Amino acid sequence: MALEIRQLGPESPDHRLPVCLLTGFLGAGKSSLLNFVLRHPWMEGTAVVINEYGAVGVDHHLVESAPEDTALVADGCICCTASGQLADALMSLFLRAQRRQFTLRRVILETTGLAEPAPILRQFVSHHQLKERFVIDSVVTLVDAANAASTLDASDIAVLQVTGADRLMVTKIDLVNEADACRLERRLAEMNPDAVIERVLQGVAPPQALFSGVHRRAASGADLGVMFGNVDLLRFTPDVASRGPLLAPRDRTPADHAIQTFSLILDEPIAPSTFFGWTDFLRSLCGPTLLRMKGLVNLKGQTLPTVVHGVQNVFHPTRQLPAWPSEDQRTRLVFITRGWGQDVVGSTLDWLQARPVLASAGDPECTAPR
Ligand SMILES: Nc1nc2c(ncn2[C@@H]2O[C@H](COP(=O)(O)OP(=O)(O)OP(=O)(O)O)[C@@H](O)[C@H]2O)c(=O)[nH]1
Repeated sequence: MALEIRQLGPESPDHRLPVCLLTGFLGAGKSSLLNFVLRHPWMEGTAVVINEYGAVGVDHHLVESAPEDTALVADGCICCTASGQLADALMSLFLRAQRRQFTLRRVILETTGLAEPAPILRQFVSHHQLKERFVIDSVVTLVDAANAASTLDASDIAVLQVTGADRLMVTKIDLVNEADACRLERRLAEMNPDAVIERVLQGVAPPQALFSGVHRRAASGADLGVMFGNVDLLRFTPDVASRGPLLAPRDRTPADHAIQTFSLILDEPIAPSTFFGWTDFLRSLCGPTLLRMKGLVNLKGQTLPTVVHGVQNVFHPTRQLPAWPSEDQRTRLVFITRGWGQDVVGSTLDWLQARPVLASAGDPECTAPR
């Protein structure tokens, strides 16, 4: 059987596979970190489970170096609506490894940015098949230095992600000054004095940092009780009504108070000037309530997909993928917003598309990825 056995002590061989729960609020840098660590030889035998919302999800396309043994749980959040799918995904990985289809040494479980750790941890101690075969080794939470102050003030989930972590990785330090970085680290240390706190730039971290090598104290102990006490902070509401084929409503949508998630699909390529004008407009209109926008864009005049990432007030530089990940070459954008929804997205885009195009798609100023 191609499963690695963990030796905890001379009398207690532990056959369970270690799991790193990789979490962090929307856009904190989880996929960037995964992309980096998965290239390391030490990660051989590491399976990845990626959780994302809805059928139009794009995360799995953005983790470029994901191993073949990547499972996608794409129809809800594994801390709530898709919890059954997590067990299915892990058991399927386990059984494939048992059939010697690949070597399985450990698992990284990348959550959605709105996942709360405790309900996921609980599945590892309550699901009888999971608890026999897998054990949480560490909870690693990424904290986006550029947005953390507002995020921690506004979101209970972000707070729970910090307080539930064994290791806090502060990302995007390059976007803040040293005084703000230190202030954030002090705040994190007050919130979670037991956690290791470190800085990570552009996802560059040693892969070993994700696995402690010892089973998580909280996974079997009373600490979970404290964390489970917060589960009721989450509330789930149905998505708002669809405004037609332009916007694909999600079947089941987690909500942190007024949080909404939805996808935008554009069948036709969009002029760069229209697209970037529109994202600038949305950013100035919605600011930090545009919690997350990400996806693949088919820009007029370009053959390759452009990857866009917006996180609250910060729009990161775009980049191109070396190829379209599938035959579907439509623009697919995932939005997570607070206090407004797809009507704003639809009406602002309609308005911009109705305006005369100011510069042609062939204009290098317009077509160059930003
Ligand atoms: N400047 C800067 N940008 C970063 C850093 N780490 C990640 N990013 C950028 O932040 C954006 C979001 O990063 P992702 O890795 O997709 O974040 P994520 O946590 O996986 O996002 P969700 O899964 O949507 O919650 C991307 O444009 C990254 O290139 C960093 O250390 N510095």
